[in-house]
Amino acid sequence: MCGIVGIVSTSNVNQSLYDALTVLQHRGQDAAGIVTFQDDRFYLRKDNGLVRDVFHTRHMRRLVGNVGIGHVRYPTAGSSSSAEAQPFYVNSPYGITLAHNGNLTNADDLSKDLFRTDLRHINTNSDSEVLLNVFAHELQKLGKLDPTKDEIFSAVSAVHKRCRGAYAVIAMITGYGIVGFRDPNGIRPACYGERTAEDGRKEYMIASESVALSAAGYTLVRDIAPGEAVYIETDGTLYTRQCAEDPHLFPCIFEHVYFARPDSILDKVSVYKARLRMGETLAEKVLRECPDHDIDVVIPIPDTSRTSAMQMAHRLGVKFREGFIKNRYIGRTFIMPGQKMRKKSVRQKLNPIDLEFRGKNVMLVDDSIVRGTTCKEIVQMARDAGARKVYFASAAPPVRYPNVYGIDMPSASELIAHDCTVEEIRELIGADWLLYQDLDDLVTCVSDVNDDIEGWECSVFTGKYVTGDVDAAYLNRLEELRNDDKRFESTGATSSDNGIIDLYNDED
Ligand SMILES: O=P(O)(O)OC[C@H]1O[C@H](OP(=O)(O)OP(=O)(O)O)[C@H](O)[C@@H]1O
Ligand SMILES: NC(=O)CC[C@H](N)C(=O)O
Ligand SMILES: [Mg+2]
Repeated sequence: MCGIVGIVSTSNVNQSLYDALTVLQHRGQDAAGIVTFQDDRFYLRKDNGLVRDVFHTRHMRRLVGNVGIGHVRYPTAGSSSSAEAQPFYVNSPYGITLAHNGNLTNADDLSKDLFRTDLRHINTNSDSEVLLNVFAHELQKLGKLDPTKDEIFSAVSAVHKRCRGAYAVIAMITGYGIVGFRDPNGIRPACYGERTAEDGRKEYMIASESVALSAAGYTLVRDIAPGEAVYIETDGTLYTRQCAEDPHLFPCIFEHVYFARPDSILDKVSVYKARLRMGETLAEKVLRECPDHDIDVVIPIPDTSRTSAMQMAHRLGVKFREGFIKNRYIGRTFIMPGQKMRKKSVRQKLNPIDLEFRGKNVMLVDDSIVRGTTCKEIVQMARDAGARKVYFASAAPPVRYPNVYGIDMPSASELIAHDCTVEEIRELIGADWLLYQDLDDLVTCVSDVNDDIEGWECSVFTGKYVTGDVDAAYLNRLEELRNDDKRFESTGATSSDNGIIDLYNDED
């Protein structure tokens, strides 16, 4: 998952973009970038690392201008090379930069077409560079010196016709403004907000999650609809238009399970409330399956499961205790590249408080079990800390299928639940009891708020992909290209550089 942000303001946007990216850091820890423009020149800084490591004072000083976009990256295509950090840039037409959250499922075909038919060279394996070039080509075809809003919207319509998969995008057209759009299924989130400057003029922000808006003092106006585009000119004039022929809203349910911050509201659904409900339905399942349970204490596996675990304990009427303390300086382990790093980080990140475990039957709660890295380590830690029985509950159903829409789960064989029954998984993780949320319950937890949501993108649980273009051949190719071993073969153990020379990076 990546985080995207774009601002059109009446004063310099560098600090607000930086702040918004730190608020969206949970969506991508691999790389960060900001591009701004002033007087028809753009200023770009991007590199691998966390926001605080990529931008130093000297970079911030150079990022001048009242319009800009930013990105935090968690790679799902190409490599972790800094050359694939975003925003991407293409010089023609107008000088366009682009930040993308999601993953294109037809990037290979598009890349070939771009070269053979559109005579455009793609220099990386990033699907986002492909997306940028499709948008640029469609704008260029219109051949205008000054693009109008109609031309920009028609280029977005053409992107919808050519691109498949998931994309929430913010592009900046140097000298003109920023345009944000969402794929016709609205798989990845994007919303926009406004605030009034001291001189009374309107300022706008587009972002992946509403929390980025509220943290920067913007008021949420609304979510961008699936297929819709929002174009904000440099003077603050805002236009919106539906650019897809047949849009449907199928947001990714995993945003509510894990990715998004609890204080965000996505497509009108509060992530916090959804997670509370997940705890509630989990507790009801415990009571259904084992009314005479002997759970002494419910313990969350920080961070994401906290909200659900708290509510589960409340509904069960048992104690809720912080049995694991999280090292605040270690980031999210699931979105780290490479299994070795993830495994090591679980131990560095979480440490038990023995007295909460000693002699007790503990119910450990996590939001999800994906590769099983966290739960295997945690169950053992609970036993080492003296627990009598270790039960484990996941607020999401078993994750059995790869994700192709912006979550880095490319390989079914790396998923602990793939081809395994719940009983087999229980044995693998060494728990005394393993309980998963039912999919129907999970869907109920996020539904009933927004009638525009026609359904949820639940492919990691069901193997059904809403874009309808994902077949076994595609999944096999993805598995071959992106399984952990393969990625490290091609990118090196540090995964910091795969030899692609980056054309656009600012000097350090
Ligand atoms: O089964 P796994 O492959 O281990 O993946 C699932 C775990 O990874 C995530 O935690 P993460 O540390 O990324 O983030 P968090 O601190 O937000 O919970 C998620 O919350 C689970 O704990
Ligand atoms: N997680 C994402 O949204 C990734 C965006 C893009 N596919 C990349 O790999 O950079
Ligand atoms: Mg976690």
